[in-house]
Amino acid sequence: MRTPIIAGNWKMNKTKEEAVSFLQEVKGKVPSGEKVEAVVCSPDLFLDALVQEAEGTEVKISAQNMHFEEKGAFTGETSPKALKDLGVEYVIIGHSERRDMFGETDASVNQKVHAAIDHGLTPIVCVGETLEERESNKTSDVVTRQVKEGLKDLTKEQAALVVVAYEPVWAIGTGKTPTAEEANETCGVIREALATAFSRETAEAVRIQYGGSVKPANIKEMMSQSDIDGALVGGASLEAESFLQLVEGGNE
Ligand SMILES: O=C[C@H](O)COP(=O)(O)O
Repeated sequence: MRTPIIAGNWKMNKTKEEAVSFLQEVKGKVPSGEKVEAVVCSPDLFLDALVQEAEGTEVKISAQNMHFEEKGAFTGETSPKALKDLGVEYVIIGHSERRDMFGETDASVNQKVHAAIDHGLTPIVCVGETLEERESNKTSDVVTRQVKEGLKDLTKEQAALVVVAYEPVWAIGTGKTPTAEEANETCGVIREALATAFSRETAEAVRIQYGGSVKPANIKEMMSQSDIDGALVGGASLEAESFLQLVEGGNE
């Protein structure tokens, strides 16, 4: 049984005051128990305040990126050790915006995934095809390669801890989505890639999220699919009310 995971990725939005007041608004309203995990992925600047605000509640806090080294001369970067020390539990790795604009590759994703696991952080590893790749029928090849390379050299037990987010690049922030069946089919391809690279047992343990224009209006349909275990949500996670509706949708 995989616990659904709804994660709101704020990207480069909000001030500290807005971030804290969001958490104050949602924290008492997120359902307790094991039915769904609710995660807020914040800019680094607010992580400390959010971890403190979330203490003792059902809300978990995630970073949006990190460096793979524990420390050193990497100006402007954040280390996995510092994230763990703050009480952060999750970290997004290899979001398509980072692959596209900040030069992330499958190799750097792999280094970061190892570093996250080694420091006790749960990586949310993003994969997904561009429109061009989709139109030339390369979706399965692309996500299979990204999973295989991104999770390379993990043990089966380590791989089982990873969350994979399938985000078709063309669906991010565009209002366009694949049908729930199409999204599920690609999540199934990702699960097969995990089974081939690790084991069937590992593949069945890994939670796979769908991301890309998820909203309260389409979350339930996505969540009803057999291989979709949650959502990574950008725009629709910015307002507390909408985030709560998404969590509720993941809880049914
Ligand atoms: O990380 C989240 C995704 O990039 C999806 O963003 P979106 O929900 O605004 O399309």
